[in-house]
Amino acid sequence: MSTVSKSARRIMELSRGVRAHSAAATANGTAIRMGSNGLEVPNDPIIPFIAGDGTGPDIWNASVRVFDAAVEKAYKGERKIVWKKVLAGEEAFRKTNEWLPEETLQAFRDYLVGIKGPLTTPLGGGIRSLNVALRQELDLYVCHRPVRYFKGVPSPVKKPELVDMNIFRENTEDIYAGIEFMNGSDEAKQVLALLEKLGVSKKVRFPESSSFGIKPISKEGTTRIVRAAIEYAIEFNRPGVTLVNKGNIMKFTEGSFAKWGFELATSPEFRDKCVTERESWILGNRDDGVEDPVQNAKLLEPGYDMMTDAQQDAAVQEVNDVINSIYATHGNGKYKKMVLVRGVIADIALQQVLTRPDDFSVVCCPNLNGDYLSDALAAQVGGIGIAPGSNENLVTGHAIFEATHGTAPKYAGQDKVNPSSVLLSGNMMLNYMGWNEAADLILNGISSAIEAKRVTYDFERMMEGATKLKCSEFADEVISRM
Ligand SMILES: NC(=O)C1=CN([C@@H]2O[C@H](COP(=O)(O)OP(=O)(O)OC[C@H]3O[C@@H](n4cnc5c(N)ncnc54)[C@H](OP(=O)(O)O)[C@@H]3O)[C@@H](O)[C@H]2O)C=CC1
Ligand SMILES: O=C(O)CCC(=O)C(=O)O
Ligand SMILES: [Mg+2]
Repeated sequence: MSTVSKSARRIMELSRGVRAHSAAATANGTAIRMGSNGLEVPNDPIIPFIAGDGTGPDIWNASVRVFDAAVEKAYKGERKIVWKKVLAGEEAFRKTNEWLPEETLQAFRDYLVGIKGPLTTPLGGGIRSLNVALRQELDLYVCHRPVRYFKGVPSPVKKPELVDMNIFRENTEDIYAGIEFMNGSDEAKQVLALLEKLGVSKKVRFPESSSFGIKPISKEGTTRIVRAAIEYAIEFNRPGVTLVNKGNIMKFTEGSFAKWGFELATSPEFRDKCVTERESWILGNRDDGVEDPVQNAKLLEPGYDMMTDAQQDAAVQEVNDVINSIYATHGNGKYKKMVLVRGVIADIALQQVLTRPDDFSVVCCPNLNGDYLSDALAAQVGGIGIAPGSNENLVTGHAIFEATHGTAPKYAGQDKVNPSSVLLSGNMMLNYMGWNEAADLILNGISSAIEAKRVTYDFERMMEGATKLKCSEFADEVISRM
């Protein structure tokens, strides 16, 4: 048994240490638990898995061989994962007439750490997303999607090696709450009646045929994801956290996300570790010898001379507040070593992650922005075939690891697609469990196979002189190179 404290667990994504373990692996397995000192991982953890729909089974069958081989190579039989198949999606419906059986949810609740393949969500009507349901049922509020470059991976951008980002996507709120009302329904009529009562129904251009959706974003939900992002930046020495939001248009939802994020970053919890971008400008001006607050405000606001008196007063007040409250602790360049927290509006963020990727390190955003950003960023480092992720609750320890991509139905059953997204999700899972040696072996195997240009179709079609491997062959290649 090894214990992985919350903090140590994350640090171990980088550090490499051998942990003590007493009981040997057994055939039936033991549940991972959350103890008072953090996650308690036995040598024979039971890990529930969902193979998934579409290409899910191909990828899962390839990946599980790699996971087992990595654990065997790292621990020589002393540790072994006991896989527990659980059902969801099309297979579950065929066998149980339910899309997401209670037994499956209970397994993820009981065993704490799990992994899944993609599940199909019909477009327009039909069932709501099972992927989202799992996140909400287990309150897996952190969706962590690292985006990093592997040497040799084909990329549409000139300097993919500059991409090293970690997306922290809020995973339980926003339009993913699934509160929608179909046009013409009784509920839609009630929504319209409420809008009339609130005096805003005129804002609905075509009221009779409009469907409605509700976008809840809360202070608690925002604070816990921003906290996760800032803590990650601090532990892994990342330069900054960018709050990607569309607060100029959705003022009270996405705007509040940014506002609450800044409030947390400047609260006593993080005050000695963080500086906001505007604070950094004010401190920088003062470090450069600008003593006059009005002069500092003019540098802070290039349009100062065209501002109203009230706006100018507010800018000067902001300068005074920053200098008086934190110059002693953050001035004289000290702020440069702290986590820089800034807000970037979502549309320009989607351009800047391409044009100046090194300005982005930890990216924290509401649910929908995170969904868009994950796939867009993956393109820069070779595509969705190599984009892993986790869904985590940092308090209870529950976590389900899964690729960023979907079921890619046109390739289902062809043993064709790239299993790297699930392999790297497994790497994240092993790190989460503190099994870093096995996690590293997977990374080594993937890097080495890519460098040797022995890759699946998605990379082969963009690489010169590469050998195209099937999904299962790529798994063999990774195993042979671990
Ligand atoms: N977490 C989850 O379970 C998710 C589920 N979904 C669901 O999946 C279904 C299909 O979604 P769709 O929009 O087609 O998106 P997908 O991500 O499933 O596939 C889109 C394209 O991405 C590429 N791709 C996907 N997986 C791989 C892989 N492993 N290796 C290489 N390339 C890959 C393929 O590109 P190319 O054509 O260029 O070869 C594919 O056609 C939907 O029902 C959707 O709701 C979607 C996202 C996440
Ligand atoms: O649940 C789905 O079908 C899509 C989810 C998705 O795109 C994501 O989580 O990135
Ligand atoms: Mg997505």
